[in-house]
Amino acid sequence: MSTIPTTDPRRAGMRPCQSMDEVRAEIDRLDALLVPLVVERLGYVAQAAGLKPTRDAVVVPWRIEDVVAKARLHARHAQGDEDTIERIWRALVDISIDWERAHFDRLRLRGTGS
Ligand SMILES: C=C(O[C@@H]1C=C(C(=O)O)C=C[C@H]1O)C(=O)O
Repeated sequence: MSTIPTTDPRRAGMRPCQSMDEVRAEIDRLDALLVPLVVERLGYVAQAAGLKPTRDAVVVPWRIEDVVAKARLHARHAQGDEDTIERIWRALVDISIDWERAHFDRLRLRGTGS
């Protein structure tokens, strides 16, 4: 079996590290880039809550599969592990659905939704 793709330090853009301090500095650097993107994604999910007609409409199974399939494709292009990316994205979508439901309920309680 060849090297697991996402741990291969020869992969383009990845720095081979000699210490845990270096590894953690790289992880911190990436988290600083990732968190604002996740915050932005959650902002669009919150907008979805205002556009859906019913609470049942928050969960859209075909769209979940579409999002996961696209995440797998991005992982393939980045030479990453598709199964691991799928697990992360399913967790992200699950949490996003909870977030959207909370926004849906808040909007309707305030009486500003439809
Ligand atoms: C944002 C949506 O609402 C939900 C959240 C999704 C997501 O986080 O990508 C996908 C499907 C929906 O169940 C949507 O319907 O597109």
